Amino acid sequence: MTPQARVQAAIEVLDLVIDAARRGGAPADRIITDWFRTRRFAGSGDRRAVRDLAYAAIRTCGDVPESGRAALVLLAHRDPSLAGLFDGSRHAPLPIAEGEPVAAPGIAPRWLEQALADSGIAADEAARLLDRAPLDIRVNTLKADRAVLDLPLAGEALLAPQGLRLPHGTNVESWEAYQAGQIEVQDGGSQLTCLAVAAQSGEMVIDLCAGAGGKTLALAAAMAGRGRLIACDTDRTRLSRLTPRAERAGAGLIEMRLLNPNRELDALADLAGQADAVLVDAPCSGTGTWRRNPEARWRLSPTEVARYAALQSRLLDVAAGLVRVGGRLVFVTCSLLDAEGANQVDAFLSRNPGWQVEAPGIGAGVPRGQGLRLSPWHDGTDGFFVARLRKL
Ligand SMILES: C[S@@+](CC[C@H](N)C(=O)[O-])C[C@H]1O[C@@H](n2cnc3c(N)ncnc32)[C@H](O)[C@@H]1O
Repeated sequence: MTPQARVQAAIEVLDLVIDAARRGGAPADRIITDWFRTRRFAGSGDRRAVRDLAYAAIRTCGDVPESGRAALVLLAHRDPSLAGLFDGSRHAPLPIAEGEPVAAPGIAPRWLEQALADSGIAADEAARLLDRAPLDIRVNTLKADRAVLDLPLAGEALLAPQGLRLPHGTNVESWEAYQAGQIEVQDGGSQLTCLAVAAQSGEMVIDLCAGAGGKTLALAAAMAGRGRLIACDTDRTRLSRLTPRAERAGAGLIEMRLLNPNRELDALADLAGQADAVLVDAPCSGTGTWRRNPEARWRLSPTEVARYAALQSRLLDVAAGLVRVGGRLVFVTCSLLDAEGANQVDAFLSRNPGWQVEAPGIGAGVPRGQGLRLSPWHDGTDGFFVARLRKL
């Protein structure tokens, strides 16, 4: 493809992404992959260039732009070499006309920028939520140790004790160490939040919202593979992805339980009041993960945030019933909004007086309410809120 054709392709891809964001359709990543599936003439350099252009436009437009072209014209206004490619040649976009629509730049839709500001995230810090995400891995101490593991690339040691940061695009899945279960891909911040659980060998730990088990696997390693680790989720497909991952990681202690939404305790009744620790890595708006999924901010609404907040508060109460006296409840969200962080802890404590907040003890982050917040700006990680509570 010519450089001009790549720009035109990015415009077409963005039109599909915009339409999907408005209708609640497929995520950008899937749309881009599908678009190239039917365009076999595009080589890997073309794919990378079109993807990079589309994502640059998504990151630059705070709210859903009127069209893919308006978004690319915004980029062209900032980059004369890109503007020069709008030349009307074969497969190229038409020249930019005087006064034609240009998308508005921004960090997020106005209401969301305000919600972040109200949650103590200033504009500079919010802008860093749109950086390109790094590639972090965790060395699995069930099989290896960061201090001695020999990898094809050394990587930069992260604050998380077994974390390493690798150059973008490193194909870790082809590495022997990955296939042998010695390493897992996991954001450094996600690794740090797992430390707040302080999971010990021999304990009973419940991961209430385990998904595909990113944090479950880190907990299994912290427990040195001994004890009971129960991974739960309401999503069968996500949870099923944990089986091969646990096998590869040598995490044989993991048990899985599929939960029914609104009736989570039905499948957990035998564990009531017994867990040493319960992790609630709750479903949330994901404002802390825009580095990976920047178009998610085009899809959020205040109603959606309120819906997540209500679910989080209910899941905290479910989890509270599972913890033994003296045990820990760790609340994590990948959001920087107080409604999904500090306010949840305050509300939980006013509903449940027999609990006490503790410092999460993760050696990172900035205090927010009665918990801690990690952010790309402060910690170089995805954004997270984490709090640890103890049952008296
Ligand atoms: C933030 S994600 C979990 C990510 C996962 N812990 C990890 O580290 O990869 C939240 C998960 O909560 C699950 N979930 C949604 N509603 C739930 C419920 N009522 N009970 C338990 N899990 C729920 C979702 O399916 C999703 O997998």
